[in-house]
Amino acid sequence: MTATVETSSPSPAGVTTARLQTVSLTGGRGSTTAFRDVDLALAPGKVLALLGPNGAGKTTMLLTLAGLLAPQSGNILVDGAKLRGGRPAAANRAGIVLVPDNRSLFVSLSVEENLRVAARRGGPKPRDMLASFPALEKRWKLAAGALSGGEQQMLAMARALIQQPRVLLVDELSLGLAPLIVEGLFESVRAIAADHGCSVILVEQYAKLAMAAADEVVVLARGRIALSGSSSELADQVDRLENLYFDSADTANN
Ligand SMILES: Nc1ncnc2c1ncn2[C@@H]1O[C@H](COP(=O)(O)OP(=O)(O)OP(=O)(O)O)[C@@H](O)[C@H]1O
Repeated sequence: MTATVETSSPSPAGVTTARLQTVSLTGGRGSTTAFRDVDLALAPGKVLALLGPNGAGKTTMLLTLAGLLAPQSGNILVDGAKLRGGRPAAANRAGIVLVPDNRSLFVSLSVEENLRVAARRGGPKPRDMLASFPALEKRWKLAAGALSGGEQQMLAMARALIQQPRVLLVDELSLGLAPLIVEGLFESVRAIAADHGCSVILVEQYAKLAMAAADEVVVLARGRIALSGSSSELADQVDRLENLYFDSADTANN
């Protein structure tokens, strides 16, 4: 089944332009397909939770959007412009920034240095990131490797934000963190989306937490969109969502 999340709003000219759009996007590794025929349209400032069980294809989809894997077919568009798939530098120039699940920080560099490395000429300065992540100020000169898990995730998010993303892709923000810390980070994500007009895709295992932070929800199961809609619509369907998780696990175990 292919479903489309239509969250883009009409421009003044009446033409709908999504910040991020995928058209029949299919991808995987080598000749193995991990997700297929995914159609998404996400408006500026909106947060999409991409949910699903282990192995559903979520991470593979983020890597494809970020240009780290070439699509097997279909298209990716940012503000209506088609991307050449499989080109991470081109995806980054188009405004796509990925926060991977391992956070990929330079652990021996300080907080400030991690931000300075990512800063763009003429763009925001490292200290400007403190408006979104004030807790980093007292850690400013510490090595990233000495930070707590939650602080490292803040730094990873700040390092993405300093690149002025149009599309922010966040893989498993909650990994290894306490729920209270995760809630705070999700609040930061919502503020970033609203203040900077960037569209965000949150890949998460923890459906309820992510749904609370998101405007839209897509559930991938076995590589296909199994359920999609606004988070308020799907909040009533958590049971159905959990069944999708169990159905996939049954299939994987058979
Ligand atoms: N490095 C890899 N090499 C080959 N196959 C992989 C690799 N990583 C994942 N896969 C396979 O690709 C498919 C999709 O995995 P993917 O990691 O995208 O799923 P996911 O929904 O992100 O799940 P998880 O939360 O477990 O990461 C799975 O069948 C998985 O076994």
